[in-house]
Amino acid sequence: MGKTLADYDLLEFDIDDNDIHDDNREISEELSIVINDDDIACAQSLNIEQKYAYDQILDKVFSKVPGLFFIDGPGGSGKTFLYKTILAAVRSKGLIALDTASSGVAASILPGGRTAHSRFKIPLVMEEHNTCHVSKQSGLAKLMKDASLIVWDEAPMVKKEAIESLDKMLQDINECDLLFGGKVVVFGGDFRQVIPVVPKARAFQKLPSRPPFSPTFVSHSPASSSSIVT
Ligand SMILES: Nc1ncnc2c1ncn2[C@@H]1O[C@H](COP(=O)(O)OP(=O)(O)OP(=O)(O)O)[C@@H](O)[C@H]1O
Repeated sequence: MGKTLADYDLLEFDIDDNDIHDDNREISEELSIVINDDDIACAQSLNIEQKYAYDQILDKVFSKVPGLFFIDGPGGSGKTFLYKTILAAVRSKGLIALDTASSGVAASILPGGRTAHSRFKIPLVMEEHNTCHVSKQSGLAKLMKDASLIVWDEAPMVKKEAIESLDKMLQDINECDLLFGGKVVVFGGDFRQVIPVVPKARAFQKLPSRPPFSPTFVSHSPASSSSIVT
């Protein structure tokens, strides 16, 4: 029979970084992300559609106006290139830009990237009305409050409840009932690359589980949100 954890002389602390009330740790980690000069320079080589998205998003960020965007484009159309350029522009002004993706692989190619589930403490098993595990007094909540931009790549890969839980959490910690607590949030991805997979579901049950069918997207105010196709 194999050994168990109790057989090893491990420390008995159960550390959850959401419990550490050190406001500065999460924020200083984000502010220490190295900004690549090449990513800043990429602003000069954006194509027309990328430049349009870049200008629209940065306008909202720098004027501190709420904004919700979806960057849609087929594989290889330059979505990641655009995110990197936007993130570098925001971070170069000393602002916090949280960079996430649905999969670890996509997160690992973005500077300072984390999976959305890890960054926002989204429950792995999502059910309706689930919320992110972020305490309002935590350092992580402070980081979310201070963030000027949130990017979530490969958003079509997750169930709509995951995105709704981020919306609820941001509204709660920002004490603001605007979508995503009034933050500038950029979702991106390619629905053409993602086949909705819902175990044992019939065809008509699959699509409604995807983000575009979430009331969060369907009921948005046109004045505060946009969709951009690259
Ligand atoms: N404006 C641009 N100028 C120069 N190179 C670009 C530009 N836009 C994209 N590229 C290059 O095109 C390639 C594909 O771009 P990118 O990886 O951003 O696509 P993507 O839409 O994220 O693809 P996927 O959905 O498969 O992840 C990359 O090598 C990227 O550097």
